[in-house]
Amino acid sequence: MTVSFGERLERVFNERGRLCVGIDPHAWLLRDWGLADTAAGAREFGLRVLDAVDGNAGIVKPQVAFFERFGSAGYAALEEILAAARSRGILVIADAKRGDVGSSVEAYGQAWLTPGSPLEADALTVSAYQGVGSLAAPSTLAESTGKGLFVLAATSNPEGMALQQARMSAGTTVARSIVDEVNAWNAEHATGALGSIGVVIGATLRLAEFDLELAPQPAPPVLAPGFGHQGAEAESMQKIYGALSSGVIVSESRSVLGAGPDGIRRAVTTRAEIVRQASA
Ligand SMILES: O=C(O)c1cc(=O)[nH]c(=O)n1[C@@H]1O[C@H](COP(=O)(O)O)[C@@H](O)[C@H]1O
Repeated sequence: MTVSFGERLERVFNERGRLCVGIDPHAWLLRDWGLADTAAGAREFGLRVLDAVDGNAGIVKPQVAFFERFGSAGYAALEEILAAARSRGILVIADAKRGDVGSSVEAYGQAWLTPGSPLEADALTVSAYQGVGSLAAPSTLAESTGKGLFVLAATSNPEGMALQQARMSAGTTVARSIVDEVNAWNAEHATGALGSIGVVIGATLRLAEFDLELAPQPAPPVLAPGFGHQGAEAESMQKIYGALSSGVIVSESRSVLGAGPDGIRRAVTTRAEIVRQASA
């Protein structure tokens, strides 16, 4: 029987903690690391980040755009990094933020969530701007292959607030209605305490402003960017997320990657320990 993404994530939380290290090869980071701003540089960067994460944390999140910059060569580099991470037992969230009408988003799901696909990851970030219902095909695929999705609900950037806090005709915020639909899906499909369809809720936000003070069962995995460089402190994780904390993945990119090639392993160890204490 397929082990669900929610169950796999719970195992990672217990064995390796909740820190997720972003693999975001910004041009300036490549320069600081002494690497070329090319696909080969991005590949080397990603593989070195994996060396630093191995045995130290359990989850990585490559941001696809930083590889897409280099076209097909960038995608080849990304494929190698995805495969290397998965072969080391590191859970991979592909941060591609895909979304479209159902018949097209189905193909995105096939690209990122099909076992054996060149771009196979463990989970994919997706956008619900075309309605949570448009994500039915990748959600069904994820359930059948033990993969996950993270649906953008309340994002860490200030520009998203007006749209995501807006009230729908039923009176709920847009963000809340997305989370409610994800919770309804998980209630129907989840086999453990965590569902396989997650949400993205930024750590820089006040959840009450989005009507997101919730305690759903099963809990959704919550991809939580905004810690570190964007200002939120991992020490405050439980305070920020309240009853949603049980599913939170603490995601940090620049605050860890900025330590450079010589300091990154130590930076991952330190951040992972802080996150472990914050989630206890
Ligand atoms: O889905 C994401 O990961 C994401 C959602 C969001 O609301 N805000 C956000 O910053 N992100 C991503 O999380 C990472 C944050 O990077 P740092 O600010 O360097 O930690 C980037 O890869 C963003 O694309």
